[in-house]
Amino acid sequence: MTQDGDIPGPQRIETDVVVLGAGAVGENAAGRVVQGGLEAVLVEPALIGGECSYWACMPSKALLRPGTALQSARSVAGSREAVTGTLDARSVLERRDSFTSHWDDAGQEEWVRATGIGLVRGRAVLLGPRELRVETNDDGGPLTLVARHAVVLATGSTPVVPPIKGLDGMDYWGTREATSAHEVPQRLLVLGGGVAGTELSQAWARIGSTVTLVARHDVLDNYPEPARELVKAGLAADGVDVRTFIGADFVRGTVDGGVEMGLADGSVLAADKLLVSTGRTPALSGLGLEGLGLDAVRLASDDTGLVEGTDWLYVVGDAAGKVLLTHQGKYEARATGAAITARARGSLSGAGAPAPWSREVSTANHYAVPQVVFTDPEIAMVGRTLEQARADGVNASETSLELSVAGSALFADDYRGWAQMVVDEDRKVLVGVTFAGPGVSELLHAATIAITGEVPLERLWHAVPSYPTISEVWLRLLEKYGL
Ligand SMILES: Cc1cc2nc3c(=O)[nH]c(=O)nc-3n(C[C@H](O)[C@H](O)[C@H](O)COP(=O)(O)OP(=O)(O)OC[C@H]3O[C@@H](n4cnc5c(N)ncnc54)[C@H](O)[C@@H]3O)c2cc1C
Ligand SMILES: NC(=O)c1ccc[n+]([C@@H]2O[C@H](COP(=O)([O-])OP(=O)(O)OC[C@H]3O[C@@H](n4cnc5c(N)ncnc54)[C@H](O)[C@@H]3O)[C@@H](O)[C@H]2O)c1
Repeated sequence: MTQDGDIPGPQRIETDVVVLGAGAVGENAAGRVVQGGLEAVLVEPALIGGECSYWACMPSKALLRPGTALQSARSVAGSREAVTGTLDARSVLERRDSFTSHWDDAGQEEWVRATGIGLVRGRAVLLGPRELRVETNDDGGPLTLVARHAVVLATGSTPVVPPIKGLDGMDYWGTREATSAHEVPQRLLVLGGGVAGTELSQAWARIGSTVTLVARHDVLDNYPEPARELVKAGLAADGVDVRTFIGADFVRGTVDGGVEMGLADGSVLAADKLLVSTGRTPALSGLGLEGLGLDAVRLASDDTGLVEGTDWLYVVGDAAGKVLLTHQGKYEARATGAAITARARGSLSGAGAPAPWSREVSTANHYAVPQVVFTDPEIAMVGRTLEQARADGVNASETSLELSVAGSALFADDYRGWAQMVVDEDRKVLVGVTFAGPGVSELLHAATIAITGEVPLERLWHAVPSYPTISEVWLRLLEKYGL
C-alpha cells in the first residue's frame, strides 16, 4: 500500500483491493486476497465483525442456548428431577454479552491487523471505477482510495420495514434491539414468522416474556410442513401464542409506553414491546452505484461475485442478496478473493467464468446451502425441498419418516423428530435433506457432504452410522427408500 502524504488536499491511498464492510464476509474477502499475495484495505464505519458478531448469529444463539440446555436436562428422567428452577435471565443476558465481547471489536481489529489487512474506519462511496472516497470516523478528513484491481462490496443488508399504518415514527425493536436488549419485556409481540422472528420468539419466551408471534403466512414457510409443525409445537409448549396466516393492519403506542397491533380479523393485541422481523434487503444505497449506471437495489453478479457489466466490482454476502447466511457469505467471499487474485495474476482471463466447483466460484450456492433454525426443536436443512427440486426440473422423489432410533430415544424421553431425503431419480444422488428435532443440527454436515460430493446412494449405503446415535436415521431413510 502506498500512502502519498505529499500531495495537498485529501489523503490518497492506492492498494490492490478495497473491501467495503468488515462483517464476517468482508473480513474473509480481504483475508483471502492477502493470503493470495495482494494488498487489501478494509473500510468499516462501525464495529469490525458486523451484524453476525454483535446483533445477529452470536447473540441470538447465545440467548437460545441456555433454554435449550435446560429443556434438554428436563427431557431425561433422572436429570429432570434435578432441575428445580427456571432460567436466570440476568445470567443469560450476561453470557450473551460475553459472546458479543460487550460490543467491543478490539479482538477483531487485532485479527485484521495481524493478517496484514489495511484498515480504514469510515464510510466509503464509489466515485468512479476503482476509486472511492471515505468519510473517516476520526475527523481525519476525507480519504481517496484507489484500487488497482478490484473493489468488493460486502456492505451487508438492512431490515425491511413493512408498510403498516402507524409503524413509521414508532419506537419498536428490530433484530438489533432484540438481540442486544438488557431488560426482559413482560409482553413481547413479534411480527414476522421467518427464522429471526421464530428464534427470537422462543428465546425471549424462555427468558421470561409472554410472547405473541404474528405471521402473515405460516411460520417458517420455506421449510417442509412436518418440520415446521414440530417447531410450532415447541413454541406452543413455551407458551408462545402463534397467530398464522394473518396480517397486521395498524400499530399504535399506548399511554403506558406499550404497543397495540390491530390484525386483519379485527382483533387488537397489546404488548410492552414490538419486534419487527420481516426480512432484510441488500445494503446498496448511498454507495454511489447510480452514478456508475448500476442498480442500487440489487446487483446481478456471477458465481465469482463479479458484478454484471464491470470487470472490477464484486459483491458478496448479504449485499449480494443470494443467500443471507454468514457461512454462505464467507464461502462466497473466499471464492471472490480467489477469483480476484487469479485475475490479477492473469491465471483467470478477464471476466471469464471459471469451471463450476473450482475455488474461484461459489457453485454450492445452487445445490447445497445448509441452514439451521436454532429453535428447540431445531430444523436443519440442506439443498432442495421436493417442490424446489421438481421446479428445477429434477426427476425427484422424497422419502420421509418420523425420527425414531435408539440414539434419539436415548437423547430425550418422548423424542419427536422428522427426517426427509430428496433423491434425483435419474442420477440416484441426494439433492436435499431435512432433519427436525432436538439436537439435529450436528447431523447436517454429513448431508451437506453427501449432496456436494454427489455420493451415489449405493455407496452412501456403506456409510455406516454409529450405534446408538441419532445418525442412525440415515440407515432408516435409506432402508425406507429401498436399499
Ligand atoms: C437475528 C439474526 C440472526 C441470524 N443468525 C444467523 C445464524 O445463526 N447463522 C447464519 O449463518 N446467519 C445468521 N444470520 C444472518 C447473518 O447475520 C448475515 O448473513 C451476516 O451477518 C451477513 O454478513 P455480511 O458480512 O454480509 O454483512 P454485515 O455483517 O452486515 O456487514 C456489513 C458491514 O458493512 C458495513 N458497511 C455498510 N456500508 C458501508 C460503506 N459504505 N462503507 C464501508 N462499510 C460499510 C456495515 O457497517 C457492516 O459492518 C442472522 C441474521 C439475523 C438478523
Ligand atoms: N439461524 C439462522 O441461520 C438465521 C437466523 C435468523 C435470521 N437469519 C437470516 O437473516 C435473514 C433475515 O431474517 P428474517 O427472519 O427477518 O427474514 P425472513 O425472510 O426469513 O422472514 C421474514 C418473514 O417476515 C414475513 N413478512 C414480511 N413482510 C411482512 C408483513 N408486512 N407482515 C407480516 N409478516 C411479514 C415474511 O412472510 C417472512 O416470513 C434471513 O434471510 C435469514 O436467513 C438466519
